[in-house]
Amino acid sequence: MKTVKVVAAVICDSLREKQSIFATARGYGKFKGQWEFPGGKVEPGESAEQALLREIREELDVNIVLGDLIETVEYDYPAFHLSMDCFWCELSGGAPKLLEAEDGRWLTKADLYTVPWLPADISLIRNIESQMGEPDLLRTQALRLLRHLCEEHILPETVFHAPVPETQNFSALVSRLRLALGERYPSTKLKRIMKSVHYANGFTDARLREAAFTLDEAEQYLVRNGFLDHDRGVAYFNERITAPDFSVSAQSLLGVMLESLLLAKAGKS
Ligand SMILES: Nc1nc2c([nH]c(=O)n2[C@H]2C[C@H](O)[C@@H](COP(=O)(O)OP(=O)(O)OP(=O)(O)O)O2)c(=O)[nH]1
Repeated sequence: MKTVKVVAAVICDSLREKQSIFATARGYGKFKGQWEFPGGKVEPGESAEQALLREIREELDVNIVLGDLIETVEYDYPAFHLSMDCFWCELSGGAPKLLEAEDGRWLTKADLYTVPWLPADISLIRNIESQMGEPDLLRTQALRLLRHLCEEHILPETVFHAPVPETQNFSALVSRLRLALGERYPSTKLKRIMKSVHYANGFTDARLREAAFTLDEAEQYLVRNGFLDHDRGVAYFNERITAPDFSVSAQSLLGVMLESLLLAKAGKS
């Protein structure tokens, strides 16, 4: 049987964290609609790395950085034998554009089996699953808030889509939120934050402390532009953190703060 040599890129949010991976649905041919990893056939004279960088530019119009080889998938299709080198990769800037695929999604570990994979990819998915990190809850909540504010048209849609927020960690997402609000509502005057009496004052993790102050500014933008009632937000926060089952930590307090900002609605105060 003829062997077809293929390379595939398992693009993840970061080679270090691997909390989400990018998969695409085939846009043409026999396997149309089935999910796979971007890549393609190695051309004569090309190394696996050259072929992968070329395919990813052709299919997604982005550059990537190659990480380790995950495995070489060997699979017999009825008409050919597939030998596919699969590499961990990360984006080196920009957001993927779907130039050939009919769909593309960032999948977390929990989403891996929500799409119909090409048959050859099933064993690879199990391998990837064992190497992926658990999603950072705060990061998931920050993404949810960003998506909510875009859906409410409080922030422009473009904030959510480019460059891909899925590749950013929690702190980066919070900074992005604050920047986007500043750009959208440039005349909003912010009150100085009283850091010494702030709930985040005692956080030992400086990154989380900064994020809490930044979220406070985000809250001010939402309140001052009539999207959020300050007292209602505070009441929500206080009620949640005084519930008997609430266990206090920097993470849980920030989580409740993010939840309280979800109360923001377009055109309401
Ligand atoms: N890129 C990719 N191909 C896969 C995966 N799983 C899998 O079975 N395949 C198979 C489908 C195809 O038969 C073959 C890849 O060929 P391709 O059609 O993408 O190659 P190519 O981009 O060079 O394209 P073409 O011009 O020949 O259509 O490998 C996967 O995860 N990614």
